[in-house]
Amino acid sequence: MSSMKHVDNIPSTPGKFKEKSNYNRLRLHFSVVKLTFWSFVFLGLIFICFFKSTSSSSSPVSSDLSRRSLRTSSYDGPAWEKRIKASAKIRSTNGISVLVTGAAGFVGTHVSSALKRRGDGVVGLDNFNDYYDPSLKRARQTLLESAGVYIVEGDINDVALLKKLFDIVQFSHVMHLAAQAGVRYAMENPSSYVHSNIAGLVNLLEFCKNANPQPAIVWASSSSVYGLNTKVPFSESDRTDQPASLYAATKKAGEEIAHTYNHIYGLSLTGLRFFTVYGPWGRPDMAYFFFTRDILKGKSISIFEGANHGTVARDFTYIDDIVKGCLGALDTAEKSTGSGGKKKGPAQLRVFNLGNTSPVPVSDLVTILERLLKVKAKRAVMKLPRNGDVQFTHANISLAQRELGYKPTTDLQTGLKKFVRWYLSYYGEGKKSAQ
Ligand SMILES: O=C(O)[C@H]1O[C@H](OP(=O)(O)OP(=O)(O)OC[C@H]2O[C@@H](n3ccc(=O)[nH]c3=O)[C@H](O)[C@@H]2O)[C@H](O)[C@@H](O)[C@H]1O
Repeated sequence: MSSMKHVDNIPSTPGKFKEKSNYNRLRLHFSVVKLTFWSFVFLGLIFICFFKSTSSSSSPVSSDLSRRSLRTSSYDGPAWEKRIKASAKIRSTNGISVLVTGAAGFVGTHVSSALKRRGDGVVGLDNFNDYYDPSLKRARQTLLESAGVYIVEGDINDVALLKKLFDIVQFSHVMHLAAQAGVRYAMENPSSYVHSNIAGLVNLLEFCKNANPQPAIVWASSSSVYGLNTKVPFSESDRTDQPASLYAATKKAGEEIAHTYNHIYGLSLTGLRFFTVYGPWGRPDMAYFFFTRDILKGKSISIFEGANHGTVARDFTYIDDIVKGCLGALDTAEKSTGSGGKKKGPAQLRVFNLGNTSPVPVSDLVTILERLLKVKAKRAVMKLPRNGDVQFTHANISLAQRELGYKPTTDLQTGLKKFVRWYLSYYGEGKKSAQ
């Protein structure tokens, strides 16, 4: 439009023809300009459309590629493989080669270092999620690294990563401790329990069943599977079909899933029902841990009680005893019987209680902490909330004693003393504060 206006407003020059032919030439000239201009606009539009369509049609590929390259850049390379191989090196006769999932977790760290100490090959796997302060997991990682255990950063749901790890090392055993823990948090974030405790477990077992040779698997179940069971002490043969929390339900589901993979594929599977494990390098989401933090801060703590002032008690089990149980389970695990996804004969399937056999009321736990910390707790007694907690746990460990040589030796007083000593040295004055 503006160019038209410009043409019409050209001042006339002397001589009509001349004027006319000049005018025509000018019109022609400006038509060419106009045509060229619009052609450029048109071509430009075509070019933009073409560019956009090619880039958008290639976007899934390119993003997939970038995702893959991200993955391979962190999972790959000779240096990475070298670290894994060094960590997996067996240094004792009859040593085993173990993939420990959840290695930066509380039990995972202790089990990994115990295995390494006795000369087994150990490779850790952990996704370092932020369910609780990841800096504690990083500190455990540093501890393990100094002991010669390398932790691969990744998720048990990542098949490609599992494949790479098994390509590099022929693991004879998997100690599967990666899980979403915590009874009460299940009401806040239910899907995290499904992701780790169900999907993650199935993914790992799917992978192990196809491995050749198949590893033997020992994994963490929980005392919480006893749920509303009232028969005490809890024995492995007691009913476990009344879970009181989603956490418990996913652990119970894990036990059934283990049965299936043992039955169909010949995987050797041992589930360990841990009873409220505590100790140095523990989990900050557990009561003994945050009670310690809050007592030291002068904050009040909630102590749960049952109906009619009923005692709430736990069969608190010290970490070193649990570690011995885990090693006993690994050492007595028979080989899986299948290979490449096919069962060749019946395989071992076991479940054991790993507890302490002496339940302690939560209020007594607090009294012990007060003595050790030399600080009086601000106690607020309240009714056990309806959030998945059970009132009482008590393990019968005779089966584990017989089959695994499991014999807990640490009472709560002794174990908490060790925990408090660690807590004060880790979080003590001038250092980081527990979150
Ligand atoms: O054996 C297991 O399989 C589980 O053990 C652990 O669960 P729990 O036995 O519930 O431990 P934990 O939370 O430390 O509460 C301890 C006691 O303090 C009471 N409790 C708790 C919180 C509070 O504010 N007040 C209180 O009295 C509470 O009622 C309870 O009586 C693991 O977290 C879990 O992941 C799983 O491994």
